[in-house]
Amino acid sequence: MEDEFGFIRKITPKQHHQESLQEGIGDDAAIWRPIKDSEQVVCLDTMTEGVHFTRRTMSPAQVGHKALAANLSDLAAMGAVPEFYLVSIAIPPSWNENELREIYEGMDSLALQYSVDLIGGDTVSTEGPLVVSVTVIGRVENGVRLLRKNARAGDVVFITGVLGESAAGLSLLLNNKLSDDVKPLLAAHQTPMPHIKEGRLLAGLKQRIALNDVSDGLASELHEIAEPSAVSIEIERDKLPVSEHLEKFNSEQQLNWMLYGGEDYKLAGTASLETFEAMKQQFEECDLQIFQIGRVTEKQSAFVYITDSNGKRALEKKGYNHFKK
Ligand SMILES: Nc1ncnc2c1ncn2[C@@H]1O[C@H](COP(=O)(O)OP(=O)(O)OP(=O)(O)O)[C@@H](O)[C@H]1O
Ligand SMILES: Cc1ncc(C[n+]2csc(CCOP(=O)(O)O)c2C)c(N)n1
Ligand SMILES: [Mg+2]
Ligand SMILES: [Mg+2]
Ligand SMILES: [Mg+2]
Repeated sequence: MEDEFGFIRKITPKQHHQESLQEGIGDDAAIWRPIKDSEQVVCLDTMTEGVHFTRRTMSPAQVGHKALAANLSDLAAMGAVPEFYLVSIAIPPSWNENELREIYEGMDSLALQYSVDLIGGDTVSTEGPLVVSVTVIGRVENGVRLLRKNARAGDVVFITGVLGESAAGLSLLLNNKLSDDVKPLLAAHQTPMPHIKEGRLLAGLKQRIALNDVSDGLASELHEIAEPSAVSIEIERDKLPVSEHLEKFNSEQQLNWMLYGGEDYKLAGTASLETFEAMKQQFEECDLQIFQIGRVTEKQSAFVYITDSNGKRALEKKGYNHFKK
């Protein structure tokens, strides 16, 4: 690595896509003009080598892709249109400049698909593992609030895609079980696609919808809706759609990955039956997936239950937790 200034020059985009951008990379901070009748939405998520990826589980380009995708997924969960991103990178000596460029290429090619512009960041050295933090900024129409606290008794519980593929992919990578037929599972783990289009459809309905993206696992995300909404949620085992790529694994393994695996970056939420019917129709028209998996039950302390042929049991708020392993 020559020096950080040369590196920043190399990763500076040659053009931008957002007309609202006034000043991007190159000064002390970026400037943009918020678009009329919309509100700004912002969030930040970090990926750390050894925790979120290793050199064995992900290539540098995949690390870049996933760091941005995880953030775009949070914007999707707010129904927002992504506009800008900023990247903080702490670089250990073990990573060379080519690999770092590849991380940015991974982000760049995903960003291009959504016309999202890189407008700033920070570059530092570290003696610890590689750490990439991405901040994304987007906008949503005034008043649209797809909040976790929006669930009400009687609502339908839905998800916008199959779950568990990423955790299965990770398990195969860690156990070196790599064959052509598992490629979709590896891709689900290494290059997940954020459900931006799904989030925009949900925002466009202008209805009360509780929404969350699945980063830590379905069980954990449903608790994150049940708690602030002060409701309980009941899902049905048989209604959880099983990915065709998971069919060869046994039912218990599938369920474990679907409920607790995480990093799926699909959306999970609740809405009234009427809103759900409208949703279903629009998703169908756009060739997008949506599945009803349960109901929000009586107002009571925040529990999440699953029912199957053996009856009903409470699901723990288990899933990926950085401080409980
Ligand atoms: N270190 C922190 N300082 C300030 N706010 C934080 C910090 N960590 C998380 N938050 C805030 O807490 C809330 C929940 O964050 P959390 O990271 O659990 O959600 P998430 O990003 O959707 O999940 P995940 O990180 O698993 O993808 C968000 O409002 C987030 O901005
Ligand atoms: C090498 C390796 N080991 C384990 C995992 C699993 N993992 C790490 S973080 C996380 C939750 C999402 O993170 P966050 O909550 O920070 O958004 C999960 C499921 C992985 N991806 N790579
Ligand atoms: Mg987070
Ligand atoms: Mg989230
Ligand atoms: Mg998390």
